[in-house]
Amino acid sequence: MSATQETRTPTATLVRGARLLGEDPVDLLLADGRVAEVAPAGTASAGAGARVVEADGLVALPGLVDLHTHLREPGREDAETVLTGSRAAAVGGYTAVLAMANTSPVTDTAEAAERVHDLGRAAGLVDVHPVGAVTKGLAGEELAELGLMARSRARVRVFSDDGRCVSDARVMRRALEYVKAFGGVVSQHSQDPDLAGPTACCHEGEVSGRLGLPGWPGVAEEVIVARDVVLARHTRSRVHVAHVSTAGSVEVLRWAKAQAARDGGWSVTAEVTPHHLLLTTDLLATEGGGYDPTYKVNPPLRPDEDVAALREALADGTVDAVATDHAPHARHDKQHAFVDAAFGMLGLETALPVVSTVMVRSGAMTWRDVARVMSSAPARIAGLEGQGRDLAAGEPANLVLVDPDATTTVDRDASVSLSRNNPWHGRELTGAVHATFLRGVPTVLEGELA
Ligand SMILES: NC(=O)N[C@@H](CC(=O)O)C(=O)O
Ligand SMILES: [Zn+2]
Ligand SMILES: [Zn+2]
Repeated sequence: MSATQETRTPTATLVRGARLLGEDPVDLLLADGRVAEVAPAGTASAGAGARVVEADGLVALPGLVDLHTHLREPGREDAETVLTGSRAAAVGGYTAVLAMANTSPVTDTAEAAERVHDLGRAAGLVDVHPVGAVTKGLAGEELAELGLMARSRARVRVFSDDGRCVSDARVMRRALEYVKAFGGVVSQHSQDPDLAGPTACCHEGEVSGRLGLPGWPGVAEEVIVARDVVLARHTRSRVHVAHVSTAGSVEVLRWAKAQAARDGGWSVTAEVTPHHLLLTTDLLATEGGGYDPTYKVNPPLRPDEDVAALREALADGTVDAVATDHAPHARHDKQHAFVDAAFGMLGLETALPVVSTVMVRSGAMTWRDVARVMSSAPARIAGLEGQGRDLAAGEPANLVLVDPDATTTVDRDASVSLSRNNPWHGRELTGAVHATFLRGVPTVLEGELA
């Protein structure tokens, strides 16, 4: 082989012996951005110049898709940028993320959406799809340029005022009507502002009472979920419930999904975050170390009963997807008294290990189920082509290789995110991302950015 050939990036990769969806081991040949061949383990040949990745014992899944990421650019590049957030996504096994609109300025025009889209392209590590705001400036009053964003180069399909609830039912109804024209979906941050109140900062219950913190009651979420599913049925449109956090919301979703399945023509989907699947409100009241703003998040961490209901709902399909709600914040926005600190926690790099630990190791879900909730369902909800596809010949080579048995202790300082508000710091999680490929190009190898 000549020197120039040796240094040239291989165009083909042979992934040898990976367990496809955690099942039978296969060889996957990736070439020209696609899966060229799927063959029984030990039977495919690499061809000259191909990269070989030994994947014995690793699980191959389609690249993960995050319906809910905050990338902070433009406006808060001190907390995260499209580039640093893309790195965190790749390290977490993602090949596509939906970037929330609550930036500064807000993503409420076609130009703003195209800018985020172009920054994602320039970073080149994951597909970055901007979410468009539902209302101008997230003010909840006038609809943003939904149609122009949809028709723009950014092809926006998911609209959300996330961080704020579209609380005016008339505005929500109009948004649901409007997005039907281009197969869009409204992703709602379900929080009735009157019921939750302006200072609500943790789950309303025994712990908030003991700590004297203003509570955010589960019912403030549930009334909006209930209202929105009825509006979706009425408009025959699509609503998506962001970061569902209570057992009561799950009950409403079960009812709504049964109605939608019977009727056809409208739908409700929902996502749960990794933190709502594992962390509980009593983390705020630990002996000697309570009131830690790292655990301040919106919606708040809930009690055990809610966590149990969310796990069950994810396993049985009532909740369609896991979404991170990756919400980086600069140190000076988090290091405050609990009531004054910013809401939000990091999630991209730890989502797969959390889901693996909570859902797979417990036996509640298989790796095939993980592929559904972290890749194919979110891709379908967001209308992404070329993501969340089966790893079959001819499909785009977006995939992640997971070491299902690797146990790691999370170290917030090892993160590639710009921020450090990591609620998993010091926790042991089992299941680690080994490699990520975006259209056949490795973005992560041996757990590190390639
Ligand atoms: N989840 C959070 O606690 N914060 C999010 C907003 C949001 O998702 O509602 C943020 O933008 O920081
Ligand atoms: Zn939100
Ligand atoms: Zn969010």
